[in-house]
This record gives sequence, C-alpha cells and structure tokens, in this order.
Amino acid sequence: MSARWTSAVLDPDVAGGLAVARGPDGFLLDDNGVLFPREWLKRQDLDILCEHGIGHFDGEPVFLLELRSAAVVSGCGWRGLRQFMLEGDFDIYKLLGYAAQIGTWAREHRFCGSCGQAMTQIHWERAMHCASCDLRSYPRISPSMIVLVTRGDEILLARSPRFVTGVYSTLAGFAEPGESAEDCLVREVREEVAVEVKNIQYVGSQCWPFPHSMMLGFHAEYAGGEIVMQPDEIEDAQWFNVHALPPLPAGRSIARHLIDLYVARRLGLAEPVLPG
Ligand SMILES: NC(=O)C1=CN([C@@H]2O[C@H](COP(=O)(O)OP(=O)(O)OC[C@H]3O[C@@H](n4cnc5c(N)ncnc54)[C@H](O)[C@@H]3O)[C@@H](O)[C@H]2O)C=CC1
Ligand SMILES: [Mg+2]
Ligand SMILES: [Zn+2]
Repeated sequence: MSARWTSAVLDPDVAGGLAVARGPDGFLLDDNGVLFPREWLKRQDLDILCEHGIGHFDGEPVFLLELRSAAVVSGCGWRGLRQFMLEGDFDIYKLLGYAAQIGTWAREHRFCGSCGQAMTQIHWERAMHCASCDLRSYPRISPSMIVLVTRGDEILLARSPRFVTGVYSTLAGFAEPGESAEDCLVREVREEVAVEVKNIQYVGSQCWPFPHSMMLGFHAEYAGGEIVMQPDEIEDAQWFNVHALPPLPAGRSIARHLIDLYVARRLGLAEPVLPG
C-alpha cells in the first residue's frame, strides 16, 4: 500500500480502467510508463494467460494482463521488476510488485493441487476456487528472516554467489514449518556462518516480491563462535567495521535499512526510514 496505490479485488468482467502487462521479460512500458488504457492494451497482439483486477492507482481501477509469452508492441519495451525496485517511482514499484505476486500465483494455481481439475477466479476475494472439490488457493507469501548481527563497532556481512560482484549483505533465510521467527533466525545464522546470537530485536518488515517473500527484519548481538561459512550458500563472510564497509545492497532493501540504521545509531547520525 502507498499514498497513490491500494490493492483491491476487481471483477475483470467489468470494462474500462488501466492495465499493466507482464510477460517473461517483465512489464510492458512506453514513454508514459507501465499503465496503459486497458481496452487499448487488450486490442494489441498479446498472448493473455489470465486477467486479474488488482487495485486502484490515483483512484483509477488497475488490471493485470498475465501473458504466456513475450510480444512486440510498437513503441513499447519490457523492463524487469528489479529495475523498478532499484530506481524510479516507488508507488509504481509497489503496484508492480503486487501485480507480479498475483501473476506468479495465478500462473501456478490454474489447476487444483488436490484433485487436478481447472480452477476459476473468485471475484469477491483473492482466491482461485476448485468447483470439483471446493478447495480455495490464496496467494503464496513466504516468511523470511533477515538479521544484522553486530559486535560493537563491527557488523557481520556475507556474500552469496548470487549477489552482484563485491556486494556484502545481512544474513537471511526462509522460515520452515514448526519454527517461530526467532527459531528461524537462530538456525539460519548457525547454518550460514556457525555463529550464535543473543538479544534479538525486531526492527521492521518489507514485502519482497522476488517472487513472494515477506521479509521480517531483526537486529541481534553476537554471542559466540568463529565464522564457518556454509558451502554453496555463502561465498564469503566477514566482520566489517562501521567505518570501513564494503559495497552494500540496494537503497530500498530492508538489508540496507538494517545496516544504515545500526551505523546511524553507532555514529550518532539521523536514523533512516524503511521505505514502505
Ligand atoms: N529485501 C532484502 O533486503 C533481502 C531479501 N532477501 C530475500 O530473502 C529470501 C531468503 O533469503 P535466502 O538467503 O535466499 O534464503 P535461504 O538462506 O533460506 O536459502 C535459499 C534456498 O532456500 C530454498 N528455498 C527457496 N524458496 C523457498 C521457500 N519459499 N521456502 C523455503 N525454502 C526455499 C532454496 O533451496 C534456495 O536456494 C529470498 O527471497 C531473498 O531474495 C535476502 C536478502 C536481502
Ligand atoms: Mg540465506
Ligand atoms: Zn479440486
């Protein structure tokens, strides 16, 4: 949610409004951006898998056209969601992050996971329904813990082989069934760097639509152990002094917020605000 964007379940059988199109290479855009007049967009040569009414932008109804394949639309190009996260209007990124999660979910829930029959959209709540066995499937959200571990002026950062060259970040991992947020955090830190933590403090949360994480951000203090890196997951992990930090994650990420917040407190600077 944001000042300009609010999600809502809208009936795609009602005409009009604006639409975004999502294909394998991201979202369609032209010089005016990603929001197109919906009826115009549907007249283009697009291979539409499904359509969902997703909310309102500046009061206008917005729909998602989820495409089966890429298409050429004259005067338009494609841009991945990550690019919108890194730069440009934050409200548009929020809208597209939501659209991407709904698109991924709709694509992966066309058939009932229980009996295998085709599912249909419910128009009064965000769910796919199986008429055959009455199962309802809701959008998938994956809780993930992310934690900045600190030891006085030092902070523990690590690199995954998937990261941009040189960038170090906070430790993160998906919750498993049976765990509390704190259990997950302690397990992930143990697994990834073999370090023990204490004084776990919740800081804040962030939707991370890559593809459907809900990041719960924490601060924790070092309690013991020497760094032992988890093979494959962690390429390098080090204690960095707050005065000599390596290249850090993107400005809008909660990873960056956790780091900036601790550094600000340590150095007595103004505290940053988590983009939400
Ligand atoms: N917004 C931010 O600042 C940051 C967000 N993240 C996100 O946090 C999430 C977790 O971080 P990772 O270190 O990658 O996780 P992780 O440490 O649990 O390991 C990733 C592995 O978990 C497995 N996995 C994938 N999806 C899963 C799911 N839904 N549930 C359980 N296991 C799953 C896969 O084997 C994958 O290779 C990712 O979505 C990542 O993009 C990570 C760091 C910063
Ligand atoms: Mg991890
Ligand atoms: Zn079924």
